Amino acid sequence: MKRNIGFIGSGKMAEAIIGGIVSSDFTQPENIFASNRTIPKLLDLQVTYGIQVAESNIDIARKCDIVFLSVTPDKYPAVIDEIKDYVREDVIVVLIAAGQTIAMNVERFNKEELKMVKAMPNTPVLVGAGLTSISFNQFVTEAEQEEIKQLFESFGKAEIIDEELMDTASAVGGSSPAFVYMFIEALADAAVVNGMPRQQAYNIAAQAVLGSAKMVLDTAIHPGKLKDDVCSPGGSTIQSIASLEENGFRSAIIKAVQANVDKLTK
Ligand SMILES: NC(=O)C1=CN([C@@H]2O[C@H](COP(=O)(O)OP(=O)(O)OC[C@H]3O[C@@H](n4cnc5c(N)ncnc54)[C@H](O)[C@@H]3O)[C@@H](O)[C@H]2O)C=CC1
Ligand SMILES: O=C(O)[C@@H]1CCC=N1
Repeated sequence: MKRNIGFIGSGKMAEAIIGGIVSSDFTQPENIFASNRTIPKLLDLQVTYGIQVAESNIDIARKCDIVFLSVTPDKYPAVIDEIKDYVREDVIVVLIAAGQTIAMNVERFNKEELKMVKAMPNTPVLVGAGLTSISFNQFVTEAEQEEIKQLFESFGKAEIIDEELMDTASAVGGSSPAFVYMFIEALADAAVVNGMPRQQAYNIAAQAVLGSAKMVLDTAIHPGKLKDDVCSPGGSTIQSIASLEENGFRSAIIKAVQANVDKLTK
């Protein structure tokens, strides 16, 4: 894989993707270029992952075949305005910003046949356990779609979805790691209340979450049935379940996802 991959905006999510690609055999670090508003962050990335520091956003546009726009959504108009006259004719632009659509950004580039991908990754891509939801416009060829899918699959799973569902995927796949970390933290806090050392509490809570997710994915058994299997009759788990229901656990999660989707769509 000799194509150059560029990142405009090298913050948390770009670093997770760069780390994921470098740990895979998808491409070599010398084929990855990054730009950022501030230089120290880029030098850190260069030292940690061996990638190339670009001179500017325009330098990325000139050199790269696949360009990730990994700045926050509010920066998209200015960044696109800056690079639009310099992108390669055959470039594939990858949007990862929440709430940004292919249609609105093709228009910003003012290039009707621009190849564009909307992707919604999550930070676990850094450890090869990511999930990326992906949509393409009609100008991305089948071979290119396969290449982009392989890129994201090099550090996790990829789901091709209808772009209409992208804001939902953003909440349930992109943001949800934050909710899960809160859950792990809360489990561990409760363990510490009961005298468990902090690090041991994180190890136990995190492995329980990892194993539960693996059960859902590997067995395809309904999550409700898997929950029932943990609840011994008259046992302790069902007491926790009753307490969670009383405190609106499911409803809190559903409302949290809805607040997220509403922020992206309104
Ligand atoms: N953090 C996450 O878990 C996820 C984030 N995303 C998306 O990724 C994008 C970036 O998010 P984060 O990495 O969390 O934010 P961040 O704030 O960590 O990174 C943004 C980076 O862009 C740089 N930047 C700002 N203006 C710039 C410009 N004009 N030119 C070049 N670089 C510039 C900033 O210095 C910063 O390093 C957002 O659009 C977000 O919606 C998508 C999925 C998950
Ligand atoms: O908080 C955000 O806006 C981004 C979108 C998905 C995860 N982080």
